[in-house]
Amino acid sequence: MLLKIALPNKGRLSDEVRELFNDAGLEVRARGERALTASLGGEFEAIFVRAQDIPEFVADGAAHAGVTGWDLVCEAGRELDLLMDLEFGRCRLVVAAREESGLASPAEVKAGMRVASCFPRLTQEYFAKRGQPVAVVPVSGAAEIAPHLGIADIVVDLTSTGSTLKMNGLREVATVLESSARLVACKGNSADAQRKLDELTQALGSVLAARGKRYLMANVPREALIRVREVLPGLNGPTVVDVLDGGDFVAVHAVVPAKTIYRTINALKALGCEGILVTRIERLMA
Ligand SMILES: Nc1ncnc2c1ncn2[C@@H]1O[C@H](COP(=O)(O)OP(=O)(O)OP(=O)(O)O)[C@@H](O)[C@H]1O
Ligand SMILES: O=P(O)(O)OC[C@H]1O[C@H](OP(=O)(O)OP(=O)(O)O)[C@H](O)[C@@H]1O
Ligand SMILES: [Mg+2]
Repeated sequence: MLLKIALPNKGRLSDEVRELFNDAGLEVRARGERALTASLGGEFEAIFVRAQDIPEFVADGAAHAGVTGWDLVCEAGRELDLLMDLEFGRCRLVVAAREESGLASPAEVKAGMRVASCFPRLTQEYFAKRGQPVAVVPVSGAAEIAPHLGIADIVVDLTSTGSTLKMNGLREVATVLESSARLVACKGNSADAQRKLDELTQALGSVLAARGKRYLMANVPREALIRVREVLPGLNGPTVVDVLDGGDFVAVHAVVPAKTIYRTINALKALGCEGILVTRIERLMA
């Protein structure tokens, strides 16, 4: 039996989800742009639904697992197994007020204030926990406009770059929740389904781990090896390989952080290394 994985059909997360599954060797083979299901190869089948619906579908067992925003999982309030953080779709759910309102902290929110949000449950819960009962105005999008229309005093909405809040003359005053895309699973999955989902988690994890790393090769003067070791710790220390007719040079291979590759290359050059080559890694399993 194929395991059903619910994926966002459009919106902020859909392209990156597809890219991640493709990179893990689970190519999304849709029959057409508007297809609602697609083979993922292997033991999985994708079903394409709205990101908001995914927590419910997975909790109800209509899909064995799904990828959606953590904000939507929390808003749904359903019991789900969190399998992994996929590290994209990073955003925050924040409380924001009009610049001119002078409101600078959530403590200044008065009882009974109207709060527009696409996240009524999380909004209610946040203010209730703080002992500030508010009137939530549920909206299904573009919450940022609500204070200007006079239908709310403040908003609770998602932000990443902050440009939408700024463009709408709003100031962030508190963070309700930090979010990113997550792989979640149904609590009632069989042992066999769980085993397959473990393999899926490992495959996706190996792609994410590889994204932050590069494979570096360099010809290193033998006498510089000790110092090169400090520059290139690799996973378990660098691999050192003899070079045919290499004279005083040996080849060194290592997995290095992508972020510091510029500095690493300069450090190797300073140690007399030659023939430096850096490549991307597709999968990395520790
Ligand atoms: N600005 C953002 N930056 C990063 N991630 C975001 C941002 N906005 C939303 N997300 C993430 O993407 C998820 C889905 O948002 P998206 O905008 O695709 O759906 P929607 O607009 O709420 O729904 P729909 O387009 O189906 O009406 C959000 O729940 C959140 O996890
Ligand atoms: O901080 P920023 O980078 O400006 O991002 C914030 C905006 O992104 C999301 O909307 P989206 O663009 O997904 O449009 P939507 O309202 O159609 O969901 C969110 O609802 C904010 O409006
Ligand atoms: Mg959106």
